[in-house]
Amino acid sequence: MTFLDKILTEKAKEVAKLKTKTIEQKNYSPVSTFKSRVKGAAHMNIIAEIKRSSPSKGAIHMTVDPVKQAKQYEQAGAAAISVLTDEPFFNGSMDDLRAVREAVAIPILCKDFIIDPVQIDHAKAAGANIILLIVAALSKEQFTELYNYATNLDLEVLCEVHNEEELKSALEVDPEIIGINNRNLKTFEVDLGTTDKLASIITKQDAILISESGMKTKEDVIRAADAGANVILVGETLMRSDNVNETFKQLQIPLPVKGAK
Ligand SMILES: O=P(O)(O)OC[C@@H](O)[C@@H](O)c1c[nH]c2ccccc12
Repeated sequence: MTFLDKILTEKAKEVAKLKTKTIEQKNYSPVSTFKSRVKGAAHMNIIAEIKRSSPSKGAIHMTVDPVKQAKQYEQAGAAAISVLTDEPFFNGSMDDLRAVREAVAIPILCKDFIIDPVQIDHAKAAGANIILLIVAALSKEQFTELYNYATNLDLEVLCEVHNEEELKSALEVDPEIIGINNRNLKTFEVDLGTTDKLASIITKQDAILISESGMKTKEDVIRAADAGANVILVGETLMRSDNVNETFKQLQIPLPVKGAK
């Protein structure tokens, strides 16, 4: 059984519980879309993540105040904030997301293992603007159903892939936002070459291409940009940084002008 299987077994239990809960829908002030924030940006866009711990790294920053952290990310120029809401494996929560929603005016990505529409309802009610769909965690039918469900609710969808087969499945819905995860969720191995390899297959000109996981240095970001990524998703490096502004400055490299290559 891979770790991903373990997580998905837990998620199925969580979904059963969520279905018994009533959803409190609050009205939040509208925020600009993630797409509009990153299109045409001259510098690498950053989705900055709130991540206390992970199954592969253990504790990263257990005592973090998500609101303070999110405000720092916003001030430093984040394109969006990713909030891990999974509790059993990442020590996050939907309460974290709600708290961050009250504190910032930029898009929020609900980072979880979504397998059922009810999770999308809860994410939306908590104030999320973007949801994650992990292609490796879903059948084709599930993926398509959840993708349509979320877009009908005016949520943006980050379609996450790790290999060519997953990428091909994802491309079938003609997604606007594609995330290439450099970390294999089954083995936790990180290989920045994953972005190089998969980005070269994507021909869609206006897709938003995100390189996810393992970004530590300016050189890592230059490599992702060279591959064609216009967004990076960064968790650990920002969570461990004692100067978020400085770390942002290092990672926000100028983007190559489109068509120059
Ligand atoms: O902490 P890192 O290596 O910067 O990674 C961030 C993010 O990409 C990672 O948390 C992530 C990417 N896809 C996921 C799916 C589920 C949970 C976590 C993730």
